[in-house]
Amino acid sequence: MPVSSFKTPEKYKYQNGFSSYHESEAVEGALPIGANSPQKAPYGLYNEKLSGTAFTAPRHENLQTWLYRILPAAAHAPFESKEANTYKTNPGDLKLHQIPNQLRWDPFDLDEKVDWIHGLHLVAGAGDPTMKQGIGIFNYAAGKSMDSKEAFYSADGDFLIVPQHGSLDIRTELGYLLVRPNEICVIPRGIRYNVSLPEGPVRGYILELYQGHFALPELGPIGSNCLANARDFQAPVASFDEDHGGSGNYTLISKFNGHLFAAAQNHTPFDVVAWHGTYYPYKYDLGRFNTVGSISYDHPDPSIFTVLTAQSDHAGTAIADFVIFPPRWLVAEDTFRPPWYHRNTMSEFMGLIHGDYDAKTGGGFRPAGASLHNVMSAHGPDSGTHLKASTAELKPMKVGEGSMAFMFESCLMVGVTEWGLKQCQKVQPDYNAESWEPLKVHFKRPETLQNKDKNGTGEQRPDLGKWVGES
Ligand SMILES: O=C(O)Cc1cc(O)ccc1O
Ligand SMILES: [Fe+2]
Repeated sequence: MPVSSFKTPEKYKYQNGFSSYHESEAVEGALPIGANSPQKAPYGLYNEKLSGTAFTAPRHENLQTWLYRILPAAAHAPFESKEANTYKTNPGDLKLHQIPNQLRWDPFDLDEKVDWIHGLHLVAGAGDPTMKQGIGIFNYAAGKSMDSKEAFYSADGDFLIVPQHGSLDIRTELGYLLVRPNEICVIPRGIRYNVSLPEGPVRGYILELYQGHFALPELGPIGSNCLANARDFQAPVASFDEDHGGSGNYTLISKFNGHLFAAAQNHTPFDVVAWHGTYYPYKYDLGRFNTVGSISYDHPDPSIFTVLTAQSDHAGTAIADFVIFPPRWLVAEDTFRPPWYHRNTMSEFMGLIHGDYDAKTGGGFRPAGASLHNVMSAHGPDSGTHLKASTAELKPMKVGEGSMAFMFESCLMVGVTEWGLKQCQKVQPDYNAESWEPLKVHFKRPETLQNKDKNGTGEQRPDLGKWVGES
């Protein structure tokens, strides 16, 4: 059931559409007409441009938004370094463990003592935001709302936020987003926001994209609909405060090159009265994903479950794909239905929002936990899943009911941080021993088989006869 069919409080109003040109004014007439930066903007507002791509990016990639605000974003005191010895989240600066081991984490802990900014833990990453290259994979866990007079932004990249527990009330410069488990949101680089926690502690995952932006995947022969439909993405509407009277205690906090910097300002950062453009935060309810799959035989690639993709310069190869495994019907005939055993040139970081992941039935992959199968690290169903799936009667079957697993898949080799490998103390030492080492040998030479029983089921394997209409 889609999460957002439930009634939400009044302040959360949205406009629908992915990659749409949106506009919103909290006061009628605040958007200038027929000009972006008139000599005098309506009602004495300042014009301000926010660019998400180079000015000269081709039209189909160009992302920018015009803001009409009470004071420009530049009106603050100089930034000063904050918590420089402890806050380090640039993977390019950190000692990363580049190891071929398959890794799996027990559920990450909740942490009631910290706010959003301090609840971010870099688990793994690749590249460096100073070069605008790569990704950061975070776990977050927080129990305190940010101070209402603080606004945070990341200069490093776009945040794709995947809540696992608790709701995030995100007040952005462009308006409010309420984001709950089974929903996701994207906060693009530079957008200022405050996170409060209306229902207590929160936990989840973040992929920070240091290069480019997320887009909907191409649909190829699927056609013009399916997967995530553009109209189900929701952007906020303009909403502003009027505290610009010099109370002097607002703080702007920047994550810049993985470090924190703070600057004071004497007026609210949430003073955007109207905006229009293509560069904005948005949310999406994963329950609305229109899943497609095999209706004949064989297990297709998981790319059919891509919600959002950030392509590299090489078409079809993603810096990051966000892929989900929603509840769905499996009907494929004469098919080993779980994922095949495989080694992938891409790295695969997986998380679980709720329920069980149908490819791992051994109980070790749990909600709020994670796994990493790095470049060419072999993986696939655990031995129990293999046994069940290779002997199951292949009736139509619903899998993943009440469940939502996801994957951040990247063409980059991701290194694991000290926090991810050691400090968090969640890495499971027995992942291989529990999953694949127990796999049994079933191989039999043909001369030892009776009745040409090649697949060990007691039946003669039909080979391709039934597909070519063998009489
Ligand atoms: O490894 C995994 O569990 C993710 C995955 C799922 C799938 O259906 C096919 C390939 C793949 O990597
Ligand atoms: Fe995989």
